[in-house]
Amino acid sequence: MEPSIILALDFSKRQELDHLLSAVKDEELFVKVGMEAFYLYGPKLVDELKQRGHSVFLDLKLHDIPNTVNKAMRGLAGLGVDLINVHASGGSRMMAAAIEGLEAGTSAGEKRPMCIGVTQLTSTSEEMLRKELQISLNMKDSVVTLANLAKNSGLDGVVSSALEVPMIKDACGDEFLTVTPGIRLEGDLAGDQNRVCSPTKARALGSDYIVVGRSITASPDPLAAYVKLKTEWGMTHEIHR
Ligand SMILES: O=c1ccn([C@@H]2O[C@H](COP(=O)(O)O)[C@@H](O)[C@H]2O)c(=O)[nH]1
Repeated sequence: MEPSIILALDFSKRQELDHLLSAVKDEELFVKVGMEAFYLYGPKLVDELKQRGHSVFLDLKLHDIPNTVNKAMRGLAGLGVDLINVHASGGSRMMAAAIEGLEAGTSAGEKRPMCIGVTQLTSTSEEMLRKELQISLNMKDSVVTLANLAKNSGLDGVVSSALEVPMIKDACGDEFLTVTPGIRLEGDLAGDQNRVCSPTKARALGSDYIVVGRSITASPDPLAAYVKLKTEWGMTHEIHR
């Protein structure tokens, strides 16, 4: 599998989303639809993106009781997305139920969406983990514990900061997907992100996919920012599953 960039379409105005897509219209894209756009534009937006030929990561981070997650995944599998996720902290039964739901909702002959687990959000710092969340493990150990749980529950990979990728790969193997947000070009503001990494470093650390939002979406020239990211990430060609 070739490493790739996932472009986060975090917009609440449809016009702004369309403007970005037209700026990068000649690129073969892997896009991410998160809560902000999905709660407003729903399955129709996903369908449009698939019709345009883009690969789609539906980033809804499901976290509920196993039965609810199972039923939700049955429905979401029908949208034909390539990648979807849950919070790994929902536990092994919830994650196994997510996979069962995806398998049940995928039509015969189709590939089920890959499913990954969010370990610790990239906006979480060591201090928040310890003081607010009262987790006694340090960040790396907590991330690796959740990655192991995700793997043993049948998930295809995890979301983490790129900084934790080497430890995840050591524990879970090279084939276990690592999808890493919190990516910033030099000079970009970290904003609400805590565990940030440059595209070049993320590549060196072994990330499979970097997720990039504001470094591109907030740029006055989104195409130039996308191309710069591609170059820094060392992308040889885009993949389409
Ligand atoms: O731990 C996580 C999980 C998901 N995200 C999502 O990635 C993008 C990042 O956006 P930026 O603008 O590049 O910061 C955003 O959609 C998040 O919901 C994350 O950042 N961290």
